[in-house]
Formats: sequence, structure tokens, C-alpha cells
Amino acid sequence: MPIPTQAPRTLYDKIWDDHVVDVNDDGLALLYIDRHLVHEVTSPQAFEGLRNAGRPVRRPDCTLATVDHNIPTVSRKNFTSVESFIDEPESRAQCAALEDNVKEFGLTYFGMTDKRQGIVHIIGPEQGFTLPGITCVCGDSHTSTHGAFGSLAFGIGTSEVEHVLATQTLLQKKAKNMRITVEGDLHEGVTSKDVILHIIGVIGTAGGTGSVIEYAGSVFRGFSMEARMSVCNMSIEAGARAGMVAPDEITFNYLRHRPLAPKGEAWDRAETYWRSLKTDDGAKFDIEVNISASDIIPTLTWGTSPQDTVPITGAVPDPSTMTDPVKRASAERSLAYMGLTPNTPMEEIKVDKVFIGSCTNSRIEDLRSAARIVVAAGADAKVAADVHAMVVPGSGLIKKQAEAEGLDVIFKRAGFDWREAGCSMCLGMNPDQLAPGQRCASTSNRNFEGRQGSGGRTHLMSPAMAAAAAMTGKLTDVRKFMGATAEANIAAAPKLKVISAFDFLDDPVLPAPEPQQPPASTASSTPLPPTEAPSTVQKFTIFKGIAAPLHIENVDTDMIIPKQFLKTLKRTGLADALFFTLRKDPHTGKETDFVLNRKPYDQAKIMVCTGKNFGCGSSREHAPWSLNDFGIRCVIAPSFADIFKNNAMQNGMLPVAIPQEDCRALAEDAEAGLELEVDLEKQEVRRPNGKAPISFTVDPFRKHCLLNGLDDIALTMQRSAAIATFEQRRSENWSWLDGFGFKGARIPVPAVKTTKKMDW
Ligand SMILES: CC(C)[C@H](C(=O)O)[C@@H](O)C(=O)O
Ligand code: SF4
Repeated sequence: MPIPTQAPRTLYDKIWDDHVVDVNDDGLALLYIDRHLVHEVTSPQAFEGLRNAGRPVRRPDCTLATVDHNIPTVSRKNFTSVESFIDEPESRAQCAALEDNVKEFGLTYFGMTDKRQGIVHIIGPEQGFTLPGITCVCGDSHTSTHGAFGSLAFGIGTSEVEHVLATQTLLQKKAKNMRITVEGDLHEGVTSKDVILHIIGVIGTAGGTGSVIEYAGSVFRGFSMEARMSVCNMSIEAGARAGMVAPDEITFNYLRHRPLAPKGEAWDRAETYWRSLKTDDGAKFDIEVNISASDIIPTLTWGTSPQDTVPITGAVPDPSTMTDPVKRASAERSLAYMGLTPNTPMEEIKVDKVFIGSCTNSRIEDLRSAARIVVAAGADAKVAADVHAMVVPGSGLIKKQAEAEGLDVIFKRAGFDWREAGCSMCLGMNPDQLAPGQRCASTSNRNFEGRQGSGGRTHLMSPAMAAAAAMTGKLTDVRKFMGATAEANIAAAPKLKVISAFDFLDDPVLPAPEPQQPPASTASSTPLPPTEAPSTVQKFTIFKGIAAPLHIENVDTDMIIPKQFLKTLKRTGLADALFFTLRKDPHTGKETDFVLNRKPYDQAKIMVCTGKNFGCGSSREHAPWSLNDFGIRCVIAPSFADIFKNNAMQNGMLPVAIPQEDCRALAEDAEAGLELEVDLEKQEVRRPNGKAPISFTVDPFRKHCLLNGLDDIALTMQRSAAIATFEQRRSENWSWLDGFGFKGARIPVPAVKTTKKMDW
């Protein structure tokens, strides 16, 4: 008999296949999760759920926690405790809750006195916690960063965080395969950030919806791991579930000798496996995008969506030239918010603040490239008068490395503010925020309204461009800091040494906190504990009520609920926070005429949005929680962002995706104040005016769970035998994934000295 040959597979297909524990009849898979990162914002409710149900964390050895979003980035010289260091009560409570939770559940935690603390997406790769071929999740949308290692890494909501903590698995539907190929040579001054901003400008913030992107082509192959991470990081801004780059020598060289990477014979076996992780010739992609490297020039954003990109040589767009009315209205709104006049050359726009940091661009190479611009500006060059420029390293170790290389001296001499590691002004959940009306040149990833502070205006760009803006006080083409004068200034400046990251990785580690309750054994044959915990999910059957019309595209979750409301430890009490910035005038605090403030829509139970890509951006489950609290349990839109859709259904809510013209028709009913009726069993939306009902599709498993108010965790617990069998196979085939052994011991790291000269 001929041996059946396997069809060629993509990198994503291979990782997916290696992690399927079990598949439902409708194709929904139970996927094993190798690595789970936890931070203080999206975990409190998950731990509370575990506690209420009496469930332990199944794999503490595969879980790593840190604080990053809420913490101030001022000096920690006088730090004694979270209680005394963090002034803002809610931020303090969230960090304190994580400290209590890691103790109670026995998890490894990098707290504020630990040099390894930093932004989750920086510390995972830095420690070698992130590895090729793994599945990696975090209650954070920028988990896509870790895909740079050739892993399947994606953001999840808080209910899913709880699911992973309890079962080490997730219920997932396979995404589409999408490949973005960038071939050719990049122009001088064009960095990985320009490449990803350009890509998002081309495909849009919904371009990757429902897909996992593989980045291919000579440009990504030539990128360092840091540059690949910046690209994969912003896959979520392109709407994708995840982004990935196949692992290669660059990946292996980055990982070899990292504290948590496999060692010795385990490394050799791992490397052999990792080398098989590439897309087979002839594998099929559902979507292919080809971009020529030579089309990309230094790029930044002008508006309030990451897709609002423009080359630095360009001008502010003119909405009057846009034919699509929804697009025109959204551009007009963006320009009003950004305080910009159409056709203004980008280089004429003045800035008040510069922020170099965030999980996109706070790695050592980012800091080096920003410092290079400062040096190129000349020995006496200073940050422009009236500009406050801050540099926030992504982790304590990057900060130490940068200081050892002398980068801090360059920044400080020029007048930059050199800070401690954290998310900082990327989203302003901590004291680093823009004041209303302030304009910021930022290396972060989101330019949504209010993102960096209420009324603040954000332009996204590369670290080099941000440094250039700091020096001139306005948006600036970084290439002005290149050429003969710049080279002469660099040559005249003191030489800096490149220090290896490995010089900082072998510090003694702190012991993992003692568990106060026994964690689930990591032995592969241990069955999951039985569950009698009652489901708290509300049933969704027939739902009728007033529908609120909304005519906005790309409604992001920052818009649905701004950052200041993410500091809660509860899932409820968020009704007033819903669409807060649209409902409350930021100057007077009074109610605006936003639809949810008007009668009868203040009683809305359904929302009909005519714009595509509802719920994009952050993974905050607070978005569906706030809709639910307001009374809205069903959102109808032409399309939804993946994480939002999952989060909504975890909370007994129904996202209904139907064609845009049907949304427009229902919005007309809504505008007439008519009630709509959504029938999940029949899969139709009934209209009160005698018009034909509009039908919709829904995943059979999700439908079953919603109709019966079933809780995913309880259902997964029933599949404990399949999970145990998978864990046994995992231990046999990929033994390096079991546990990471932080036991308070010094982890030896062989000296790996870099011979390279300063790579400006
Ligand atoms: C807090 C968290 C849910 C959020 C995310 O998911 O991205 C945050 O990191 C952000 O960048 O908005
Ligand atoms: S995007 Fe910003 S807020 Fe979110 S994890 Fe990254 S640095 Fe933190």
C-alpha cells in the first residue's frame, strides 16, 4: 500500500498540529498552552475565579508573573513595598493583589525589587521563557510579540486566563493562514517599525482579522530578534490573531544560554525540532500580501488609528477628498481630535512630549538607535526647549545593560528623562500621562483617542524618528540626522562598547514564593481535579430590546472602555465607564449627546454598529463587561476583532456578524427607535416592521454554551484524560518544556562576550 504523504504545511499548521489535545465535531480544538505570562491588570478576576471554585493553578512551572502596567517609572532607590511606593490606590491594589495571588498559587514572580521585572513581552524572550514552536498566551493583546521566535503566541481575555491557569489549555478555532512577504533592500533610515507601520497602512487594522500572519522574505530574515519582535508585536494592530517568523540561526543565537532555554543535550534535541519549524514548499496560504522593501520610507501616523500612516515626507490627509462617508467622517473626527489641519506637511507639526519605550520599542537595540541620533546631533545638542522626552527601558536588565554601555549618559546629557522599566506612557495607567492637548512622538503601538492620557495626541514612529523629534521639537525625517555631518559627530563622540545581554542574565535569582496551597502536580499523569463549581454564565436564548445605532469603523476597546477603568478587581460596576470618553465632555464633565446618553438608547439592550472591525485593539475583557453592565448583551456589526468576540461569548453575550448592508438596515430600524429581537436558537434577528428577519451564523459549540449558560472551564475539566495523555506525550517529545526550574539557585550562564563594535 502506498504510504500517504502529508500535504505541505505552514509554520502555523505545524505548531497548531503539535498542540491539539482534542477536537470537537465542529472543529473547535482544545489546544495545549506551553507558556503563560501573567500581569496585574488582567489577572485578578481570574485568580478570584480559581479561588471561588477551589481550583489550583495546573502548571505553575509554565507560568511567569510580573507587574508592568500600573507601576510608576520613577527611581526605585527608596522602594520598600508596593503599599508605600504606589500612590494611586487602585493601581496599588492591583499590584498588591498580584503579589498575594502569586504567593497563594505558588507562581514565579518578578516583582519591583527584581532586576528581571519589566514589560511581560520583554521579559519572556529575555529569559528564554519564550521558545520556538511553543504556544504562548497572556491576558494582553501584544502577546503576538513572542511569535518572533516562531511560536504561536496570542492575547486572551481574563476568562481565558482563568481557563489556562486551571487547565493549561484553551478552546480555539483554527485561524486562516496569511503570509506577508517583504523582499528587497530597505532604504537608509527605515527600521522594523517603519516596515510594520507601512504594512498596517497597506492592509488596515482589520487586514489580518481571523488570520495568523507569517512574515516572510529577505527583510525579515535579515532582521535581528529585536526587530522581529517589534514587527510581530504590532500584528494585533493589523487585526491578526498572531504574527510569526520562522526560527533560524538568528533565533538560536539569541536564545542559546538564556537562563530558561534548554541546556546541553536538551538544547540539541530542541534545536533539531526547531529546525523543522518552517513552512513547507507548496503550503497553501489563504491570503498573501507582497510588499517591496524599496516602497517603504520612514513612516509615522497622523490620526487615531494605527492604520492612519503617512511617510514623514507627506502631509496631513484631506478628508474632503475621501469618497466613503464613514471613512470621511472618521478622518474628520481624527483630525479634530489631533488638532491638525488638512494638507499640513508632517514635518511642520510641533511636539510637546517624546516617549521612547513600550513593548514595541524598549529593547537594547531601540535604545541604541535612539541614542545614535542624539550623538549624531552633535556633542552639545539638547532636547528642544519645551519638549519633555523620556526613555523607558523595557526591563530592569535592559536598563542595566544600557547603563553599562553608556547610553543613559548620552540621553541624560541631552536632557532626556531616564526612567525605570514599565509600560509607562504607552497607555498611562500609571503616573506617566499626556495632559489634554499635548502632542507626543511615541514609539508605542496605539494612537487611539486618550490612549496616552485623556485628550493626548499620539504619533507612532520608530525610536530613531522619536529621538529626532526630541532634538528638533517637531516631527522630523530621521534622514536629516544622517550623512557627513552626522557621521563626523559620531566619529568625534566617545566610543561606546556593546555589552552582551548575557553579562546581566546570570545574576542570582530570587526564590519562587512558597505556595500556600499545594499546586497541581506537574506529573503528566495527574488528572485534573473534578469540578462541582456552578456556572456563572448567563444563558442567551431570545433577547429583545431597544438597539443603539453606532456609525464608527474600527471601534477599539480603548474607546469602549478607557484605561482608567481597567484598575478594578471586579468584573462588574462598569456601566458608567462604557464609551466614557464619548459620553462625557472631557472639559466640562457633562454628558454629551452620544447615542447612549439619549433616550430611548440609554436603555439599549442591543448595539448595531455599521462600521467593520468592532472591538479591535486591546484584549481587555472589561469591554464586554462594561457593555453587559450597561444592559447590552448583543452587538451586531459587519465584523469583530477575534479577542473581543471570544471575550463576549465567555460572558454570555452574543456578537452577531452580518453583512454591512444588513447592519445599515438594522441601524435604520434602531434610529426609528424600534426594538429588535435576536433569536439564537433560530439564528435570526427579527425586525418589528414586518420586514424579513436577517439570519446569522454562529459556531455550534459556542451556540450550545450560550443557550445553556455553560462555563468553558467546567467543560474542559471533563476532558482531563485527554489533557493528561497529551502532557505525557509532551514530556516524552518536548521534555525541555516541562518546568523552568527557578528554585532560588544561581543559573549558570557561560560567558558569551560580544566581539562586535558598537552597532550604531
Ligand atoms: C491591559 C491589557 C488588557 C492591554 C492589552 O491587551 O493590550 C494593554 O496592554 C494595552 O496595551 O492596551
Ligand atoms: S502595549 Fe503598552 S500597555 Fe500594552 S503591554 Fe505593551 S507596553 Fe504595556
